[in-house]
Amino acid sequence: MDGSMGNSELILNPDGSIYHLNLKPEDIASTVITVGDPGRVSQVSQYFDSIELKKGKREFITHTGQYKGERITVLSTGIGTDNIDIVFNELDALVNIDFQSRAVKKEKIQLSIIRVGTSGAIQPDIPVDSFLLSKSGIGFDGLMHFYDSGHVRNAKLEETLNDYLNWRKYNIVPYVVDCNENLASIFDSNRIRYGITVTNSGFYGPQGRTLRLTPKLEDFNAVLEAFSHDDQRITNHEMETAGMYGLAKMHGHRSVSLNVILANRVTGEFSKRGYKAIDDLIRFTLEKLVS
Ligand SMILES: O=P(O)(O)O[C@H]1O[C@H](CO)[C@@H](O)[C@H]1O
Ligand SMILES: O=c1cc[nH]c(=O)[nH]1
Repeated sequence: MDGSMGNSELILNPDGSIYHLNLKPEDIASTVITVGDPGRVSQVSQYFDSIELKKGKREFITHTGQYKGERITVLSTGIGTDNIDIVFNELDALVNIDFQSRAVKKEKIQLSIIRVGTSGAIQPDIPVDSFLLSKSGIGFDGLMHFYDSGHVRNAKLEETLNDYLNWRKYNIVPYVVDCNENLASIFDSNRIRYGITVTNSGFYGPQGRTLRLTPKLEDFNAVLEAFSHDDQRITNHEMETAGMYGLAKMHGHRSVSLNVILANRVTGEFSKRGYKAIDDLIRFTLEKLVS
């Protein structure tokens, strides 16, 4: 065995780019901002001083450029940890697999990956339009169970939470992964709130929303709201963070998730100035990356 990966394992397009992201190794910076919404990519890159690359395929739109002397890539992931699995594996392949020999490189490159996303709060005192940094991500989605991931997970918080929820009987076994503290420290500011974020496998039932279907788990948000561990509480719902933290840590990359709170699920409020609030978080993030 020479360690080279087969054509159905490491899938390259005819032009040599990676399968879903449609990118070549030289196309990405070591600082990557991820956003869920493909439309948010140009909302970020409009602030770049110059843009060297615009590429895309499906929901994965990428712009790379310069912001105040720093080369930055902004990339849309679409919604959900199924997409995060694709994006993080392919980003890592772009820097740590040699596409010619199809073997893992000896010298590894570490990426810094920052999510700029939107989210719903489950604590009444977290107002809409505020910024929240996820100290930990709780995955209700199952992605980490497909990887040998025990070494990157927060076993204590995971065990306390699973005992508290007692949802194993529904085959829901949440996993927990923490952010990269070094990367998180860049964003220290009195504008930032901190919390534990739940990453869900859907927007409606899996976040306790009822339109026409009745959720199976009673008092879903109230149960999560009441949980605490080491003076930390569960603060918000979204759909990517826990998967990002797990895949980043397993690959040796740094990752942190920043979110604007658009909904408050306790007060029933939804932001009336969502675009502006996201824009504020984008500008805050870019400034912190260069300061
Ligand atoms: O605004 P983005 O970054 O997509 O994030 C949130 O919005 C989507 C749901 O509306 C999910 O992806 C959730 O995580
Ligand atoms: O409530 C919300 C708001 C944004 N994104 C989510 O996943 N949930």
